[in-house]
Parts: sequence; structure tokens; C-alpha cells
Amino acid sequence: MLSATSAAHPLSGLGWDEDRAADFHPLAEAGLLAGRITRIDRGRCDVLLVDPETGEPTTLRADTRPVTGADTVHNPCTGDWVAVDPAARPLPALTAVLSRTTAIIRKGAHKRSEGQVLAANIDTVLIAVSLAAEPDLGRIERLLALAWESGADPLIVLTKSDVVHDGEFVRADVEAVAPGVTVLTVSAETGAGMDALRALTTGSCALIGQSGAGKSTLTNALAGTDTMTVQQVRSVDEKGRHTTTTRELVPLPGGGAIIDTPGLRGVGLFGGEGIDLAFADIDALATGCRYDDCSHRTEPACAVRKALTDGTLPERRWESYLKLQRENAFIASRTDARLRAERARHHKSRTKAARTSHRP
Ligand SMILES: Nc1nc2c(ncn2[C@@H]2O[C@H](COP(=O)(O)OP(=O)(O)OP(=O)(O)O)[C@@H](O)[C@H]2O)c(=O)[nH]1
Ligand SMILES: [Zn+2]
Repeated sequence: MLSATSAAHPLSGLGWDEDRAADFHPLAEAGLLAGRITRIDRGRCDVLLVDPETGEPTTLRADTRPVTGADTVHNPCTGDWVAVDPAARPLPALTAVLSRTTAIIRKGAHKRSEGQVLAANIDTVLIAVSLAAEPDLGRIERLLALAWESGADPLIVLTKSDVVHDGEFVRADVEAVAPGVTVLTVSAETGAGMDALRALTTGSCALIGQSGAGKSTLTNALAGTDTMTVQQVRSVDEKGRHTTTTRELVPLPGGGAIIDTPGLRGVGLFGGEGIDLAFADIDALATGCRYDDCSHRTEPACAVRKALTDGTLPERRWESYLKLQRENAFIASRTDARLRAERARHHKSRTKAARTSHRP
């Protein structure tokens, strides 16, 4: 499991470093243990930490409720570094979630304007795309925006290269929609490309992508284990059934760790900076427009429209960009409205409390 090469700290392979240790210092003084959440389900989580008696890594089941509240983005999730009170009864309990360096956050389900955290404290977001089906470039752009927004580096992994002959062509198409992002072609089946992938997954990684993209198979191949259940029946339409139901962090033999996530169907974005990074080419084009505030609609000397006319910027990509921008503006407005409502409520209850206290 965790290699013994990390003489410094048994969890350094998982990203425990001096900064985190410094953050944690006062909590350690209070008798709490530092650990990383490897999986989480309904009020409980598994935390990988160092057993204070043996000095060896061990997994402890802990209660997440003391640090769980209405603010979904700040609730503990897989990959979080946490403080555990080992003496809590009837179960050890989480008492704090350390601040995150990165986090993949998507828009929560049910059209609510809150975020759902898929994975925390990762260095690389692996976007798995199956070569067995026609790649959906729009979906890849969306996942790239989600990945960039997390603060981690995206890496695209085209899976199942053994089932196609035109893998290199697809790779060129995908590279064209992923400026600045490495695109690897792999087969977990034959092992092709897996060494290159291993070389790039030495830190903490999270795998995202559609159901059936081969995420669990990749996780198992990288981890050299069968921790994740792989879909047994492969559907003809490649949509697959959802096999992975929980996000799990699996330590990798060469150091580092991988978090497998359940297949994502519709991914709503939560935050817009990732869009700008995913469409860095459009950003760069826009600097060539005559007007700084060009809307790229009717202004003269618009570099974006020129690129659309001469085909340098494909219409599909431009539409995809506008769509994500619109969606993000909508989310931002809803989030602000919710925050405004919250503040108003808070204000109202404070005013009411003040009035009551002034009445006889
Ligand atoms: N031929 C071939 N099949 C593969 C490869 N990798 C995965 N598969 C198959 O693709 C199917 C889906 O793989 P999974 O790993 O379960 O996909 P997943 O992305 O984890 O799916 P969810 O857990 O539902 O999100 C399984 O039948 C795998 O055997 C590969 O490299 N080559
Ligand atoms: Zn313009």
C-alpha cells in the first residue's frame, strides 16, 4: 500500500507536507489525529491516518456529522485532510476539515444553486473518454472547464485504444479542443500507454468522465488491485450502467493516489474561471479585437468573428463556449440571489431580536 520510501512521514506519498503539518500543529497539540478521507457514506467516512502506537498507516471509521452542515461545499468529501478525535464515543469523530488546495465542484443536483464537491486536494484531474464511441467534443470541453476550475491540472485519457484503429485521429481532434492539455491514449486491456500515464500520475489524481468510460478499470490498472468493481456487461450503445457508486481514494504503489468517481451524466459548472482556461484560445483571439469590451457580435475589426469567418475558430467550439458562459451567468445569478436572501433573512432576524430586546 503506502510505500515505505517516505522516510519523512508515512502519508507524504498522499500529499501530507510541511504546510499541512504546520496548519495542523495546534490540532495535534489538542490530541487530534491528521488523516485523509478515502471514502465517505451517509454520516461515516474512512480516514487513512498514522496509528499513533505503531507509527504505521491505518484506516479508521469516523463520524462526519460534527463537521457536516447546510453549506454543501464545505462538507467533508473524499480527498479532504481532516482532524479526527480518536477518543470520541461511540465512534471516532471528525472535528475539522483542513483548508483545501484544490477541489472539483459541480453544480448540485435538483437544480439547486449549491455546489457538490467531487474530490478535494488533487493535483491532476484525469478526464476519461472512451475511444469506443464517437467522442463528444462539447462534453470534453465542459469537463475541461470543470477540471480547470478545480485549480488542479487537467489531463485527458482516451481509453480502450485496443478497440479502434483511428485512435491517433481522434487524439488530434481532442487535442484541438484542449489547448495546453496533454492527451494520452491508453488501453487498460493491452497495457498500451499505461507507462506514460503512470509517469504523470505520481501525485493525487481524480478520474472523471461518463459511465462506461473505463474509469474503474484504469483505477485498478494503476493501483494494481481490484478495488473498484468493473462493469461486467457492456452495453452496445456504450452508455454503460453505473457501477461506481461512491468516490474512493486508492493509494498508488509508486506514491500518489487516485480517486475514482461515479460516471457523470450532465455536469453543471459551478464557477466561470475554468471556462476561460478551457477556452484560452478564444481569450487569446479576443485580445486582437479593436475594442477591449468587444461583444464579438457587431463591432468592426472583431478578431473572434474574423476567426469564425475564416474557419480558424470552429462554429461548434464558439457555440459551446457561449453555452457554458450563459449557463454560468445563470448559476452565478441564482447563487447571488440565494446569498442575498440569506443575508436578508439574517438581517431580519437580527432586527427582530434587537426590537424584542428593547421591549419591556
Ligand atoms: N476493450 C477494452 N475494454 C475496456 C477497457 N477499459 C475498460 N473496458 C471495459 O469498459 C467497460 C466499462 O468499464 P468501467 O471501468 O466499469 O467504466 P467506469 O467509467 O468506471 O463506469 P462507471 O463506474 O459506471 O462510472 C467494462 O466492460 C470494461 O471491461 C480497455 O482498455 N479495453
Ligand atoms: Zn470581438
